[in-house]
Amino acid sequence: MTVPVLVVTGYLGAGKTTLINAMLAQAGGRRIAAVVNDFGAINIDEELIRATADGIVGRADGVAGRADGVIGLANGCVCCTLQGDLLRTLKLLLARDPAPDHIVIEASGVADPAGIVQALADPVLWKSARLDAVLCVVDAEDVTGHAARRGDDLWRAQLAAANFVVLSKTAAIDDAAVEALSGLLSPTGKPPVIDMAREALPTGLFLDTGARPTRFTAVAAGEPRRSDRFATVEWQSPGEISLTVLQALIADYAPVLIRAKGIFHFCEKPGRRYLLQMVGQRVTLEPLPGDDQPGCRLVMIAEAGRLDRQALLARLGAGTDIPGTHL
Ligand SMILES: Nc1nc2c(ncn2[C@@H]2O[C@H](COP(=O)(O)OP(=O)(O)OP(=O)(O)O)[C@@H](O)[C@H]2O)c(=O)[nH]1
Repeated sequence: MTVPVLVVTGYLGAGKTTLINAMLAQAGGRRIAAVVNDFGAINIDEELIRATADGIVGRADGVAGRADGVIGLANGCVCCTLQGDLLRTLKLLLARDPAPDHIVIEASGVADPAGIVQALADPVLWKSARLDAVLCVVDAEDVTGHAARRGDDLWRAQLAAANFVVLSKTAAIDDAAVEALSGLLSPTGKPPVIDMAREALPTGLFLDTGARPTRFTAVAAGEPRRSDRFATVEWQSPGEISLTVLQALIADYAPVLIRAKGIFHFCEKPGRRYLLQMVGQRVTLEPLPGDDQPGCRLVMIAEAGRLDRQALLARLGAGTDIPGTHL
């Protein structure tokens, strides 16, 4: 049996995890395994997807062997440094009994999917797990608000690899602007552009798209662009952090942060954990249901050289009841 593989790509914070969670919620009896690659050592996306996937989880580091579900690949990018890990992870998944019906790979927001497509073109793997399609999530707010994004090499590489484009964050954008954006992203209508806010999510379609790239096309995907353009600061603590300290820190660093996400317990709000999401200037902080592991984890991403790492870590440390660690 050959298991179809869907690769979900898209820029930092575009909505990849949100889309995969929506797909898992509509799985309708299909066994979907998700492989989640986060740029940093702390894999927040893995945890967010795991919360939807009925708590089934395995890890890429060999702790697997539990039920298939979500496998996190942290601290690197499956398009380049973690290619070997990706292949090992897929083999682990395929060895499970029963094997998954579908595999979805979430690329990190800094990944050029060409590297993943190339890794999947491995001749042995291709017989048991075949690339079915690359889906690119495009943040409509980001692209309409920042014309420069369209000239961004990484963004263009992600779009160029796509068999499907899914627009996220279109609810606040009028129909004419969405139509114009669709024309811009796909002037010929191929790949099709799907507006997540206005159209029902065609989970079935994404999972067996019929796009069927051949192994030859996959090999021809070319070398991925390697980028040292982004810098990440990651921090975690077993304790709680002051909400006031975190809010002030996020406000101060907002002009340079491209993406931040974290899971927190606050001194001011005991007994609940919260999810921080920041994409560009949009920040949300919401209670996060599910497993209540103690502690805090935060990942911040900016253009290289724009984060004062030591100052950031010192401020985070000063705001916690138990000293944190950074990675
Ligand atoms: N309003 C709105 N918010 C969205 C939509 N899709 C995603 N978001 C929000 O955008 C933020 C980032 O979404 P994620 O799904 O984590 O994005 P991602 O592409 O997985 O992010 P990275 O893996 O960090 O690159 C979260 O706060 C989401 O709730 C959408 O269609 N509409």
